[in-house]
Amino acid sequence: MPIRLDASQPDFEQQFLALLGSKRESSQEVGDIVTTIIADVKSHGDQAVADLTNKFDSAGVSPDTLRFTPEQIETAAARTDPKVRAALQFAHDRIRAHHEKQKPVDHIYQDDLGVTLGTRWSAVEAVGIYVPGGLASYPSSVLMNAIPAKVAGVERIAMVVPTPNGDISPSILAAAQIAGVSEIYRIGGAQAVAALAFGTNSIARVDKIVGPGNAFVAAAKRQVFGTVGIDMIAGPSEVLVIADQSANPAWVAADLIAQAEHGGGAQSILITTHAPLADAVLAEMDRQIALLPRQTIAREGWDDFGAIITVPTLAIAVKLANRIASEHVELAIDDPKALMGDIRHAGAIFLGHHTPEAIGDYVGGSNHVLPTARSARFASGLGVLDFVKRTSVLGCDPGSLAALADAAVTIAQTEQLDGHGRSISIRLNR
Ligand SMILES: NC(=O)c1ccc[n+]([C@@H]2O[C@H](COP(=O)([O-])OP(=O)(O)OC[C@H]3O[C@@H](n4cnc5c(N)ncnc54)[C@H](O)[C@@H]3O)[C@@H](O)[C@H]2O)c1
Ligand SMILES: N[C@H](CO)Cc1c[nH]c[nH+]1
Ligand SMILES: [Zn+2]
Repeated sequence: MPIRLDASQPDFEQQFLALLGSKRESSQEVGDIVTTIIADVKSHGDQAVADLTNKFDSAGVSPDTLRFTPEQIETAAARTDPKVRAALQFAHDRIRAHHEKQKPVDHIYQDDLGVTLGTRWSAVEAVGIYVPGGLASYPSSVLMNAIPAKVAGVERIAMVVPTPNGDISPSILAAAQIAGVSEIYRIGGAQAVAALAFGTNSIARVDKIVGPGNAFVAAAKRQVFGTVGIDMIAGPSEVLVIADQSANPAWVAADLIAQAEHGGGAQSILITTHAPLADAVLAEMDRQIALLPRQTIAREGWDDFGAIITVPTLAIAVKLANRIASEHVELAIDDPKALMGDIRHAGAIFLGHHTPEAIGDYVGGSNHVLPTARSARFASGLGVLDFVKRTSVLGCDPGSLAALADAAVTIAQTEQLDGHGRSISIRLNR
């Protein structure tokens, strides 16, 4: 059973803090395992990657079969059901159109002293995209990772995806083809992150690693940060539904189950101002989980990390939501636009009864790689800006240099860096 909390009870704050502190993503144990894996890959390269891949995924790989050949990609992708391919193409086109609008533009101008100032954007050269594949297969995550990189102009995209028991869904390779990704490795987990970060004989290192994954992937990304860039921590998925009396309990239950279905530490929380809805949603959860063909994943996710919180007002619901800073916040209320501005900390917001989170997972157009584990308080979802860097541009002529020189030389003297000061004054014959 999920935990039930009532914000009007005296022990609520303590219980709420326990919910916030629940260890869903990174534990010391996971961190230690990942440290060992990374060290192994750094020392033994492809052989370690192959051994670890066989240990965790039973993938049957060897150091020289880590990469899919063009023929393997072509053959597998060709087996994709045409209906699936068309749906992926539809999703691709919508995601691409939305991300095209995120492209930053260079800005160069001259200020009132005649100084040229500007910001120039350039793409990261080589990125690794992590496509999760342990418990489920995510062709949608191929698109969500690759499209913003393509729009940004990234030259090299290396994709990693685990292949449990040596199997890969053809739709993963079809999605890669649609997105224009051809460098694909059948590896996952911390060993894949380490191979991308440090490079091996067969996998050239990248500059940045992006993409979602389980606790091992999230911990590995944390540990290689600095050697390479990372996008954010996009770990086990989360949904927070804020619902009032206008919500449909069957729809809310379905949305909570959808996220719990990700398993492995996924979190589904309902906050409602309407106590009868809480009971109705619980009953619906039981009914709907029993109908699922793969009910165990959703049930475990729900039992371990589900919570229903009743609150007296929507204002309190918003306060709690901002403290939880969930990956996804659904506003299943009468007037979602009125509340939207108050939700400051969320990876993505879904407006109203007819916007299930799953539509954003696939075809809405926005990105589904989003910050989890409260990192939405400081991080954003994946987008074009994750694949570009800003370089500032500065230019003076004799007149504008003269206008800036006195203040600059004064600050140089204060810092006792005479060489700095001289490099300015020498140009002005001072
Ligand atoms: N936040 C997002 O944007 C987003 C999007 C999609 C999926 N997700 C999340 O991604 C996750 C996918 O997880 P997954 O497990 O299905 O696939 P995954 O690819 O993330 O993890 C599988 C890998 O984990 C490693 N692993 C498993 N058990 C291990 C162990 N005991 N020791 C060391 N390594 C081990 C293996 O190397 C395996 O290849 C889910 O938690 C899901 O919620 C998040
Ligand atoms: N809800 C996940 C995290 O945003 C993404 C996903 C992919 N496929 C299904 N769901
Ligand atoms: Zn999902």
